[in-house]
Amino acid sequence: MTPSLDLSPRPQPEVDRPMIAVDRAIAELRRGQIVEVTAPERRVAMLAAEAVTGQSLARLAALSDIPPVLLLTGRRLAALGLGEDEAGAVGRLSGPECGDAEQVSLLANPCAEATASLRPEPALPGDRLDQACVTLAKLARLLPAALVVPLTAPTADRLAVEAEAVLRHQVTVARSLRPVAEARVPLAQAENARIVAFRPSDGGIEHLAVVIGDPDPARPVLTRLHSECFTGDLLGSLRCDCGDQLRGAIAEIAAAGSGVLLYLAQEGRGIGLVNKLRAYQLQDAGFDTLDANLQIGFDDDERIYLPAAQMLDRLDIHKVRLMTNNPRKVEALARHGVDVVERVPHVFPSNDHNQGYLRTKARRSGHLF
Ligand SMILES: Nc1nc2c(ncn2[C@@H]2O[C@H](COP(=O)(O)OP(=O)(O)OP(=O)(O)O)[C@@H](O)[C@H]2O)c(=O)[nH]1
Ligand SMILES: [Zn+2]
Repeated sequence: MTPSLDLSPRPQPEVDRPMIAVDRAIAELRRGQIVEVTAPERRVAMLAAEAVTGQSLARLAALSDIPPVLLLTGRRLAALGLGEDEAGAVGRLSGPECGDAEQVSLLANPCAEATASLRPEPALPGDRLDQACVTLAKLARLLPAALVVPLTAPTADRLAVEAEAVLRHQVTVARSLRPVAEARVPLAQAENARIVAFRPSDGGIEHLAVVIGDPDPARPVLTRLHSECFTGDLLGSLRCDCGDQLRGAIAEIAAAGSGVLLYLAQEGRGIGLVNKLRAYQLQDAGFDTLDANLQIGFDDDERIYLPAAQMLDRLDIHKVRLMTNNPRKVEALARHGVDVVERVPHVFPSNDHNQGYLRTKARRSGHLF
């Protein structure tokens, strides 16, 4: 089979400098370094709460006369009993704990309790800056919590990112996805398969399309959006239904003659593998799969489907029969201009370990089983 996509070099899209700064900031934060986040009305220096050490906290505190403040999502504040549970909200906490690295890790940590001396602080003007700090921690796949101090002037040698660039990062990255490699990969259940790798222009994480047979773009294409699940897909974990859904989708598409499976780099409904393991720990302590996410400070589902829509567009697929039980996927693809002519149920038998998980999805996430 010959490659169907034009992978020859094209004029590079204009380099988006703010986008690259965001990627650098993500790497710095994961290494426990301080980055600056700027908005027209304010500027802060931040550390990701998860990566704070005694030394880095001392360096952060030395940058300002005002002591560090901990930024947490509304979800996490509510879990600590210190605020309203509001999607998208970010709140500020102050207190002596914010100057103690061990206490900060505990406060960001899903299993910790709040301590009495913490005070919720009023929101500051331009609180999109605070949102951007927590979003950066999320993009870094760390706990959604940040320690910040205000700055009055830029520091010459420290990386600075614009808050608005952080907040639009996911969308900018998704829009920049381009196919970069394609190969024939015969699969046990679908010999006539090829994999197309899509990479964003910031060099970030790739998403994959598994194209089976030769889908006819003039007709609705049987399509599966599959979010990465290391535990289910690779290890055969029984906590979820992902392994069955992945292999089941490939078999079903092969039996139908043609179609596409998008393998999306959205581990743990977009919170990353490490945070998913934290969510599993909370589920073992009695929370369901949605509440576990909220306890950590995430929304119940952090995925966006613009990457999927962008990949379908590049594959010249505009009309799909979507294999899913999740109405959000149908609605999101339609919103991004894909014609979802049919939802094809994608249900597999449950087992003793995933019954509760599947029940919660049906009861609380609107999954159609
Ligand atoms: N945060 C979190 N993620 C989970 C949990 N169990 C599975 N996942 C992730 O959930 C995602 C499941 O993805 P999908 O099967 O594509 O999505 P879905 O919402 O169930 O929708 P359909 O399968 O299409 O009906 C994968 O990224 C898994 O890693 C969990 O308990 N917590
Ligand atoms: Zn899974």
